[in-house]
Amino acid sequence: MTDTPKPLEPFGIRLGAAIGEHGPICVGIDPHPSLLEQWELPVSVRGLRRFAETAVDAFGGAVAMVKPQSAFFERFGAAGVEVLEDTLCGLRETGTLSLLDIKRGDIGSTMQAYAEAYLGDDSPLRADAVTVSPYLGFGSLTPALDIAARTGRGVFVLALTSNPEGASVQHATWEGETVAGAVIDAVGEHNALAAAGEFGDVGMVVGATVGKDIAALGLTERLLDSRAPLLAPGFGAQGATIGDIAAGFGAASRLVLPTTSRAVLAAGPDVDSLRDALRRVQDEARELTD
Ligand SMILES: O=c1ccn([C@@H]2O[C@H](COP(=O)(O)O)[C@@H](O)[C@H]2O)c(=O)[nH]1
Repeated sequence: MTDTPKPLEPFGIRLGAAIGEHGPICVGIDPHPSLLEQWELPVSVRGLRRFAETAVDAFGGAVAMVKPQSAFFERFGAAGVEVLEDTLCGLRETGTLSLLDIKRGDIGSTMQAYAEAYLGDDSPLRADAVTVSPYLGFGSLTPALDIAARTGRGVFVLALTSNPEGASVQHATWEGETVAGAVIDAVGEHNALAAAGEFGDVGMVVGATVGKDIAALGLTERLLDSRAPLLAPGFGAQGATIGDIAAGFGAASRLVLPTTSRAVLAAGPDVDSLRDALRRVQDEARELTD
């Protein structure tokens, strides 16, 4: 008899419970070559595996969500992707939510295959959620939204990214509406159908570094209405602070999940030091929900 996987609860409910338990922080696993060297590991698949295993040991069971950055695994080819698979499996075993940062976006028929690869119950590379790009049109994401809803998984749609170059696309207007505003409202419409609770199942990426643009573009209320968990990269190594997030996101701060990678990973390779660094950012971030 085959094992039928137990259906997962909706992603927004699971994320809300994880944030309630551990506070609003996501931590990234970004095995930069410079970090491997700093941890005195070889810049090789062996070093990558040791780095990822140490991060899973340190963060598993201790944080709301962990975000492996696929690029740093893919650069080692098939062997690196195997380490990524094992990392996602390791996180599952600790009961910690995983967000695979892979920023996929394609025409609908191809998006279906990406969605099966990362959100399907039987896929070796499945995560609890993935990052997706809406720049082929929000509708092209439908296969990912459908599979995520069916399997209890989530997607985080890029809305306002943390890099300075993002504004040239995301602040652009079409028919009197900013691109970012259209993405936010499309996510909000989707989440209006989700189960009751703080969060819908579809999140957005809104950089911690772009807080000042939120009010300037008139997006604060629309973010709040979307019920989207707002993944905020840029906290830490890219220069944004929790104070910047609170000031920039205003009333929408309670939906924010800051994510940070290098600033915490720099405390390694010692597992206790990594946990201490994580605890420090978790304590800081509680200001957003208190
Ligand atoms: O707008 C975005 C979207 C994703 N990222 C990713 O987040 C981490 C940030 O790492 P740090 O070391 O904390 O700077 C990284 O994986 C990015 O690809 C982002 O920075 N901005």
